[in-house]
This record gives sequence, structure tokens and C-alpha cells, in this order.
Amino acid sequence: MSRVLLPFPQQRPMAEAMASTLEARLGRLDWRRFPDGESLVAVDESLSGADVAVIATLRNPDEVSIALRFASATAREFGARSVGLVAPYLAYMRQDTRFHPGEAVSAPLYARFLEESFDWLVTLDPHLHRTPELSTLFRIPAARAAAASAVARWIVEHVPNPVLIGPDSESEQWVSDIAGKGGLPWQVLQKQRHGDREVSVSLPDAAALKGCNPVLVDDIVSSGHTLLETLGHLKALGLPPSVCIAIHAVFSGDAYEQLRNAGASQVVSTNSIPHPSNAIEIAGLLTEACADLFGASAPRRDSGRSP
Ligand SMILES: O=P(O)(O)OC[C@H]1O[C@@H](O)[C@H](O)[C@@H]1O
Repeated sequence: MSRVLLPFPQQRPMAEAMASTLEARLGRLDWRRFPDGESLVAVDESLSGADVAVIATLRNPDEVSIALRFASATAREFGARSVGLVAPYLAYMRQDTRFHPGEAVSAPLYARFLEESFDWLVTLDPHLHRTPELSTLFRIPAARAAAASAVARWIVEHVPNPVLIGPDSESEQWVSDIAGKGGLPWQVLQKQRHGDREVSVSLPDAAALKGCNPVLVDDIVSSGHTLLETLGHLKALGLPPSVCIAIHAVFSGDAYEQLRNAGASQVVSTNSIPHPSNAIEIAGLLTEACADLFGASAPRRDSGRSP
């Protein structure tokens, strides 16, 4: 039985970091776009009997998803026994309910889409809010790694006298976990979202923050408005410039530049999405989460069948 990692081009360094512990070889997965936007995917042809893990981070999911499907189907066509997906960032998890009439509930729909291609899934800190666990969303074996220990280590090593601040109640699960791992004080604010780019947050207990260096932590930073709003309030309270930590550096548009220009002392992230802010390595955490699934899952009924 052999294990093969097929990383999308951007995830090659992640795959290189994971390969030896997983006793897997690195295979070829090329992806390019034709001028009309269509995808051309090419994978290793020597996959007969192999357990394959495709590695793809799902920022810009509408672009990458069709390529994912082509990659998994072609790997099976070349004889892969099983095909799993390691998605350091799992997209579409935030639309987990119908916020307005007529909207598609994307989280379960996207889960169904991925299940059609993959036998198992590993991801890092998925945005599970109203959904308690990955297993309630996915019908294939799914495991989640947590960045908390790596983020806590980074904070302890880089920020003197830190206090962790989560911008909203959704962030509590990540902030409290990181605080627990690092033995750090923390608090979580109340946020109201008024639109895609309009949010307001409540003032924190300023007295409790006196003498500390604020570290804002969120799972996803997309437009950046949640952290921008929080930064603004902390600045108005006269607190020292805050460190901003994103687990997933989505950073749409100029969000990263805006945060840096808004008085953040540093903006850092894990490498779940390749980005200049990456400072916290999570390959080892994903490797651990893969251990029980990679090569262990029962082959799909249609495994090896031509697409
Ligand atoms: O405010 P932006 O950066 O657009 O969105 C990120 C926020 O939206 C939430 O679901 C995330 O957990 C995070 O708090």
C-alpha cells in the first residue's frame, strides 16, 4: 500500500513538510487556467492502488472547486484506491443558515459537493458556529486540526504581557482555546454586523486591559472590518497598538493593508492560506489530524472507476 500527496501548486511547501511523517511520496498535480477561465488539471499517472491525499486550500473556492473535482476523478481513473482532501482552509462554512429569505445554505451544500469527490477530509479550525462538529456536516470521515497550540506558542514567544481579545462571541471558541493553551488572560466583545463590510463592536472592560498588550484573534479575516472596528475601539481607549492574528488569512481586497495602516503593531496568520502575513506553521498539526484517515478509510464503492 502506498501513500501519495497531490498538492495544488500553492500547497507544495505544505506537502513537502507533511510527506516524511506521513510516509508519503509527493506526486504531480498541475493546474492552469485557459484564457477563457476553464481549468486544465493534470495528475500523476502512477497511482495504481495508492491512497491519495489532495492538498488544496479553499480560498477562492469557486475557482478551485472544479479543479478539485477533476483532480480526484482523474486520480481514481489512474487507479487510486482512495482519495482524501486536506483543506487547510475550508470554504463556505459561514453561510450555515438562511440569513435572508431565499438564500442557499452553502455550508451543507458545499459539504455534499466535496463528498462526491473525496473519501475523507482533514481541515484546520473550520468555521463551525451553529454546527457543533464536522461529523454533523460531512457524511465522510472528517477530522479537524486546531491551530490553538501553535498560535499560543507564537504569542508567548513574541508578545510581552499579552491579553487576548476576540471581536465577537463567535470567536470565543478559538480565543478561549488559545488562552487556555498559553495560560493567558482573554475577553470577548459583542459584535453587530450591519452588512458585508459594516460591523460595530462593544467597548471592552478597559480597566482589565490596563498595562497589557492587546492581541486580537479571529479565525477568518476577510474584509477585515471586524478587526478594524475592534482596533479602532482599543485605540480610542488609549491602549498600546494591537497585534492582529488571523488563523485563516483570507484578506479580501486591501484588507491586509488597511489593518496595517490602522495602527496594528503586527498582522500575522497561520499558513493555512499562503500570504505575506504567514508566521505560524500548521503543517505538523494537519499531519497529526491525517494519521487516522490517510490510507485507513474504506475505498469508495466506485473507487477506480472511470469518471
Ligand atoms: O469582518 P470580516 O473580516 O469580513 O469577516 C471575518 C469575521 O466574520 C466571521 O464570520 C469570522 O469569524 C470573523 O469574525
